[in-house]
Amino acid sequence: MWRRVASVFTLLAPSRSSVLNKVPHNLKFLEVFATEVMTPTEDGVLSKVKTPFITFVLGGPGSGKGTQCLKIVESFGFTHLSAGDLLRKETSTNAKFCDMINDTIKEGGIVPSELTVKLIQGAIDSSENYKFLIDGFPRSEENRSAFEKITGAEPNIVLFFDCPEEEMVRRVLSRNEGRLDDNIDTMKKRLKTFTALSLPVINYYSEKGKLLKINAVGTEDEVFEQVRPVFAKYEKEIR
Ligand SMILES: Nc1ncnc2c1ncn2[C@@H]1O[C@H](COP(=O)(O)OP(=O)(O)OP(=O)(O)O)[C@@H](O)[C@H]1O
Ligand SMILES: Nc1ccn([C@H]2C[C@H](O)[C@@H](COP(=O)(O)O)O2)c(=O)n1
Ligand SMILES: [Mg+2]
Repeated sequence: MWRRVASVFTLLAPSRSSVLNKVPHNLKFLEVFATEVMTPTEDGVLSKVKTPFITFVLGGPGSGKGTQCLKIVESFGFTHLSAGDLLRKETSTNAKFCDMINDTIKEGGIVPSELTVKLIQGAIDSSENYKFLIDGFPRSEENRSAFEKITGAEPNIVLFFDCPEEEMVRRVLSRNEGRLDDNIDTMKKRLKTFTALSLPVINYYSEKGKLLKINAVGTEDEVFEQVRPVFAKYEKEIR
């Protein structure tokens, strides 16, 4: 019997009552790519629970992360969680943080990690899916460590869309979606933030052997032809 994935965080946080506690050998789910685990239901019957498969999707502003995520969703059935979209949505539902989020976005900065992780955590917990694309996160070492600390989880894989600055600027300035940050002044600041704060995270995952670098130059379909085999390789874990 299949059950929806339990909260990724109740699965992973060892301090709470969690399925993790019932897995032998102290293996971390996300490191062993297990996709199911036997866990007792309230009536004591063992049932299979799908375990989460997390992909972080990184790249500079306008490198095409969101565009490629939509294609991955179509082909591989992931749930797409864009950290930027979650923050923008929060500005219309949470008056307390509205100005802070908008100001940070306009200034090309990074919103305090605790809030962003909370939004991602909430979105994962309320999803019926077990495979997630977390787009535009982590954007700093602080983001990364907050996610690990709060959730106890790590990504299975990390995609990095590598794009020259001139191309990112061209794409952002012709995006035309009415975003607060699609202007040259904010874009210059975002590129500085990317170099100073996001590249170290990309290097971190590269050193851990989790980074898959994609050349983001080319048509959307050409770029996706590099992305497709990445997920095809993990077919067993994500089907
Ligand atoms: N391969 C491509 N070639 C040309 N234009 C592209 C390509 N991929 C995406 N675009 C366009 O570039 C713009 C930026 O793409 P997208 O929104 O996917 O980038 P992003 O990495 O999510 O950016 P951000 O970090 O600002 O959210 C969009 O208008 C999109 O249609
Ligand atoms: N981890 C994140 C992700 C996004 N933001 C803020 C700052 C970004 O410039 C903006 C837009 O994000 P995008 O849609 O381009 O992914 O949202 C952040 O503070 N922290
Ligand atoms: Mg985007």
